[in-house]
Amino acid sequence: MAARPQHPADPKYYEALNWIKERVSSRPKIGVVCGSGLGKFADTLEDVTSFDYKDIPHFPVSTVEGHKGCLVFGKLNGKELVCMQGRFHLYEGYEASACAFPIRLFKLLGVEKLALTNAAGGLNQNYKLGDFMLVKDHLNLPALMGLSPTLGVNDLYWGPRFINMHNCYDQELRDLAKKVAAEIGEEKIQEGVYQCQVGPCYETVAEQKLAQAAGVDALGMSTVYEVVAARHCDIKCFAISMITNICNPSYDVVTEVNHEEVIECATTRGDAMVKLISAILDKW
Ligand SMILES: O=P(O)(O)O[C@@H]1C[C@H](O)[C@@H](CO)O1
Ligand SMILES: Nc1nc2[nH]cnc2c(=O)[nH]1
Repeated sequence: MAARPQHPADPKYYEALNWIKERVSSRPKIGVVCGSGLGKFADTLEDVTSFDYKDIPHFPVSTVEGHKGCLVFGKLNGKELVCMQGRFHLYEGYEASACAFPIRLFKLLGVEKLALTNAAGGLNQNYKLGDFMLVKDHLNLPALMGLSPTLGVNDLYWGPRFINMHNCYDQELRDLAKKVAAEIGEEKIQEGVYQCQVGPCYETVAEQKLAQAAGVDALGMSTVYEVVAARHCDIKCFAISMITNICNPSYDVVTEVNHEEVIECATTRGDAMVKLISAILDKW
């Protein structure tokens, strides 16, 4: 196999990296991505340096409500973190590689472990509104349709051409999260399979039935392309979905899902999410 290059081939990455390095000395080993309405975690950090995405060279900008659009460097009980207060989605018109741009930047900054959160619809009919689902695996519909951050010429700087996705949501980190949830008395913990579709349509009944047949527990529009990019460059991943609406895979009752409801649930359970993720990251 060819030797690993010393730098990424695309200069965009070090232009963004150098811009950040000139402004902050922190080199965190932990990265966090906050999902829809779940950015409050970043507000609880100490010794904060925050950048608007629009000011960082080549960084995409957030266009969705509930995604503030700030890259926050800070400390959690003295531990350095870098946190995305808002992420990017394919339905915003971004390519998968743009959605994953910050993850590769995290790698260059020295991030070794990544915690991701998202808002998702509970397809598993045992799930309740406000539950937390530890993601144990995913069904990456965009990738099955040919949308992935790893398409095109492979840059060996990041990783190999073909990517192993077994245990992509790290078992040890999941086991630790279960232990921590029990310790802090958080009982609304599930563990399941997350499916990403491009969006922005929520799923039809037929699409929900297809996902159920495939063993999917929660439906969303993000996270998987970040995880693919992270695994490509050997960052360990851990993800929690907040169940912000309950899916209805039936024609008998007409249900309304909307982003306001998603944000409302994420906001209502925001403090519980902050408590859980803080307790988990404290142990990393
Ligand atoms: O960024 P996440 O995955 O948390 O956002 C979810 C998926 C869509 O962007 C939006 C739908 O309400 O919430
Ligand atoms: N695809 C999808 N994404 C979501 N994000 C929050 N709720 C949902 C949902 O029901 N479906």
